[in-house]
Amino acid sequence: MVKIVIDKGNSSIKFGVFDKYTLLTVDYASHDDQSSLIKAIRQFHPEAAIVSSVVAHDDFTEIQKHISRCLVMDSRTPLPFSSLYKTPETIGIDRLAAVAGAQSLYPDASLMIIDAGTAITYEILLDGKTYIGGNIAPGLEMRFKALNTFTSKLPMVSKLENHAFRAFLPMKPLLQE
Ligand SMILES: Nc1ncnc2c1ncn2[C@@H]1O[C@H](COP(=O)(O)OP(=O)(O)O)[C@@H](O)[C@H]1O
Ligand SMILES: CC(C)(COP(=O)(O)O)[C@@H](O)C(=O)NCCC(=O)O
Repeated sequence: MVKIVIDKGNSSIKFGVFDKYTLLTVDYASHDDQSSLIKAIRQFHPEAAIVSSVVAHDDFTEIQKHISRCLVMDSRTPLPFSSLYKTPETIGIDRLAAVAGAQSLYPDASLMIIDAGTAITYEILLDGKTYIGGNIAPGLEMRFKALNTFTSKLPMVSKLENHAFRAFLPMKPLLQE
């Protein structure tokens, strides 16, 4: 079955189309112009979509118009690990999606998952079983702007002409008996 996985972040929309576990295409769209997303849906005809969004009051009707089986992740979506996060209703669902993705790659490992987007988030998963929370830090562009704004001498550096990057890093167990 062909599926599309959509990540609506604060800066942009990223998506991947999968046939089972094979990635057929990956691309991104802006929030104002979602034509590349619609084009991919028309090209690959995914039967189902899963969407993670951190955009407040987001609207999924355009996606749902094309794909009737559309799961929008929220704090009630079942995940294959438990969470010790104290306020599950306020966590950015992209953070849990990143943990789920990393856990499927390294099922029993203790992991730190780093997602460098508008913000840089660090998540800790123990033994593939327990998400204990993480940390939110400013993203690269925010750091550039902050260093320029709050210092006298540092210039505003422009970002490299490249796209967003993501990293899932396996680590040795963080807590030893
Ligand atoms: N080449 C780059 N140089 C510096 N920063 C970058 C670069 N590419 C992406 N970024 C950072 O990534 C952010 C956009 O990544 P993206 O994955 O679209 O974020 P989000 O998931 O929040 O929508 C930018 O705000 C910027 O901080
Ligand atoms: C931390 C985030 C801003 C990251 O968003 P992104 O950089 O991926 O656009 C997002 O996950 C969010 O809005 N979180 C809500 C607060 C929380 O996770 O505790």
